[in-house]
Amino acid sequence: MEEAKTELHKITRISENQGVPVLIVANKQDLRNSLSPSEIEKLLAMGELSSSAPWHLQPTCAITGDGLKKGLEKLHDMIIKRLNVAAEKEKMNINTYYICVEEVFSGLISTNRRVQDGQQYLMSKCFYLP
Ligand SMILES: Nc1nc2c(ncn2[C@@H]2O[C@H](COP(=O)(O)OP(=O)(O)OP(=O)(O)O)[C@@H](O)[C@H]2O)c(=O)[nH]1
Repeated sequence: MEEAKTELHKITRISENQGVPVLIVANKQDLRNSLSPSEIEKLLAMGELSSSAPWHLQPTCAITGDGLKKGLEKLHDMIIKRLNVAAEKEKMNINTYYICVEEVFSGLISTNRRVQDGQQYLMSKCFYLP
């Protein structure tokens, strides 16, 4: 478990893995001596994972198939949520840009609006256009 914990935390810290959903499958839950999901959560220090890494710990029994579908559904949900967040961010950028451009051309630049550096630069250039 110590090795699994080290690897898990190492993987989720890599920059390109930021925000990538993690599904932990706690298999063999039908066996009397198997670790419970809460024990696994504690031993893997799941609570210490970066807040940007969504995770789900799914108890399963591969013999009966219990929990397998639910685990995959949870993984699917996390992936969709991540895609929606990315799409929302993109939409916000486009909206902010649109507001800036509109204000530039109406001559109403509000300095207290939060704009991104690139857009700020674009605004300063656009403002002096004839
Ligand atoms: N009781 C029970 N046995 C399982 C379960 N999943 C797998 N096994 C059995 O565990 C044995 C090893 O399973 P595998 O997953 O193929 O092998 P492995 O991952 O190399 O080995 P393990 O570290 O033992 O999981 C096989 O006999 C499986 O039938 C389960 O959920 N419950």
